[in-house]
Amino acid sequence: MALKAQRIFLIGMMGAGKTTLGRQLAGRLGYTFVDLDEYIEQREGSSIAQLFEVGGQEWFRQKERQALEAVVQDFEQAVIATGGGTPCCFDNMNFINQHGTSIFLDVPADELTQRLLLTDLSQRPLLAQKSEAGLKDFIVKTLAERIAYYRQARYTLSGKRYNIEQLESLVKP
Ligand SMILES: Nc1ncnc2c1ncn2[C@@H]1O[C@H](COP(=O)(O)OP(=O)(O)O)[C@@H](O)[C@H]1O
Ligand SMILES: O=C(O)C1=C[C@@H](OP(=O)(O)O)[C@@H](O)[C@H](O)C1
Ligand SMILES: [Mg+2]
Repeated sequence: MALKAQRIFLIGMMGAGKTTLGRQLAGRLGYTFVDLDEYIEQREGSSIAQLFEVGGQEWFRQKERQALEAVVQDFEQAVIATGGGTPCCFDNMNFINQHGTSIFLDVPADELTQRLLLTDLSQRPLLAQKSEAGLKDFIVKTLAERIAYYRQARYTLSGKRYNIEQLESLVKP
């Protein structure tokens, strides 16, 4: 059954397609698109890589939580692409579920690895300078640590090749 969706939060691992599909979904629904990483970069005037370098991951997670709260204040009807670690810090997953409809983009580790290898890894500080084998190990290990959070999403879309129509059908008002 279709839902009356207001805020739609996309969650899942790095490389799952939250930013890419989130932008497309927002366009189709006529909603605002917010990428949480870009929102943080604008608020802080620094790239994600610089924020990690200057303050470390813990400090970044505080900035990320503040940005999540600000996005909820600022946008009532939006598709929000979170960062891969967002649901796993503080009570962010509860916060997300209290303020919108969450969708877990559940992509297998081997596919995530292949996609990420085609990108500039330095833009994602947790992946910077990893070899192909190191990247795969990190993705497998991190997914195992995070899956309990991701599974708290209201909906899950699993696979390598799901398309935007399948995503839209979950939330089309
Ligand atoms: N459905 C998809 N199929 C194949 N490649 C994809 C898909 N979605 C995203 N990608 C690619 O994977 C990479 C990571 O996508 P991105 O949207 O930045 O993921 P996330 O925001 O979840 O980290 C990009 O290079 C993007 O082009
Ligand atoms: O998984 C993570 O901890 C992170 C994911 C990134 O976002 P994407 O999931 O959009 O790559 C970004 O927030 C940061 O590099 C940390
Ligand atoms: Mg992203």
